[in-house]
Amino acid sequence: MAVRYGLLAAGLFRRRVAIAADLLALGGHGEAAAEELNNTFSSMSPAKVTPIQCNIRNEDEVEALVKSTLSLYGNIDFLVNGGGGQFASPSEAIRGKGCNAVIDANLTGTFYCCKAVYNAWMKEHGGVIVNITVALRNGFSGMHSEAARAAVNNPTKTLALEWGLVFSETAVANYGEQGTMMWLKIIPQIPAKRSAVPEEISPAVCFVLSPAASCITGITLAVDGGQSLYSSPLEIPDHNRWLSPREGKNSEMLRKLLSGKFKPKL
Ligand SMILES: CCCCCCCCC/C=C/C(=O)SCCNC(=O)CCNC(=O)[C@H](O)C(C)(C)COP(=O)(O)OP(=O)(O)OC[C@H]1O[C@@H](n2cnc3c(N)ncnc32)[C@H](O)[C@@H]1OP(=O)(O)O
Ligand SMILES: NC(=O)C1=CN([C@@H]2O[C@H](COP(=O)(O)OP(=O)(O)OC[C@H]3O[C@@H](n4cnc5c(N)ncnc54)[C@H](OP(=O)(O)O)[C@@H]3O)[C@@H](O)[C@H]2O)C=CC1
Repeated sequence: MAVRYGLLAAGLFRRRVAIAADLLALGGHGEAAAEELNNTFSSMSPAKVTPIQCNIRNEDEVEALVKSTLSLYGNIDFLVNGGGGQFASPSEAIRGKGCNAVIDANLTGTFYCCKAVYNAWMKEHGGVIVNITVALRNGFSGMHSEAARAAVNNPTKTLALEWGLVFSETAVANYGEQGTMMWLKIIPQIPAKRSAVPEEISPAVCFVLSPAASCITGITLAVDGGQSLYSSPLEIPDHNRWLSPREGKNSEMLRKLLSGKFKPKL
């Protein structure tokens, strides 16, 4: 199983029994993480995490990661694409280089990982791939990040059909240093009245990886406390950039309503 390290990946590794995966490989810079995780496994367990450094924005490095994983363990049953991120910036200030960097990390990197694992193993043996993104229905925040995350959605369905694998996208809304202020503001709008935590993401991923999901593919599973059904994390500042409606009695009524002077009967 090849994954990139992160909070969510750590949760997954700790649930290794649930998915019966004993031999795991990490991309990213996961040496310290692998050591920490290996220390949490009991001495009776055959589970072992091997860190293999890889920048998933580099296709050759991804192919080398998959090759090393196969030569170490002989098979790759699952791929969980959990890496990614963005920098915080208002959309109008994002430069091309930064936009491309975020798209490379979240979209192209995910594709490189899917393609390398498929070509080297799953094409012949089958397998399950999960792509983790951000819950962004109704708009998100920062066009670079949401462009990349939303762009994972359709290929997840396309590759599920083209490759005949069990494929899923898990859209996540939880917390994180970058998101803290934003989430604090939007928590009142989340139906669950709280964000999700990593311990609620990894069981959803384990479900898709497990035989319990053997007839499911190409889905997006939102683990977001209902947020994407209900609201958007974006705030709309006051502005007057929209066209006014055509003049007439309806626009007059609208102006009256918006002025606060209108006294409703109910
Ligand atoms: C809005 C949503 C928030 C709110 C988002 C809230 C989301 C909450 C939910 C999500 C949580 C998570 O994702 S949790 C994961 C948290 N971890 C992260 O997000 C870390 C992600 N960081 C990365 O992956 C990388 O640093 C990445 C952003 C791709 C940049 O890659 P590199 O550092 O390798 O940089 P390069 O490829 O050299 O590109 C650098 C260019 O990027 C741009 N750039 C980089 N940092 C910049 C910055 N702080 N402000 C402006 N621009 C910046 C500049 O144009 C740089 O060019 P120059 O000007 O020439 O230098
Ligand atoms: N935490 C949150 O609040 C939320 C997270 N998400 C998304 O869920 C996924 C997992 O998040 P989480 O575990 O919390 O985040 P983390 O920041 O803990 O993990 C992201 C991992 O991605 C790795 N990574 C980033 N860029 C690259 C790259 N170019 N090559 C290899 N590895 C890379 C990082 O590796 P390294 O440390 O080695 O650089 C890091 O370990 C991410 O896609 C994230 O954006 C979505 C919504 C909310």
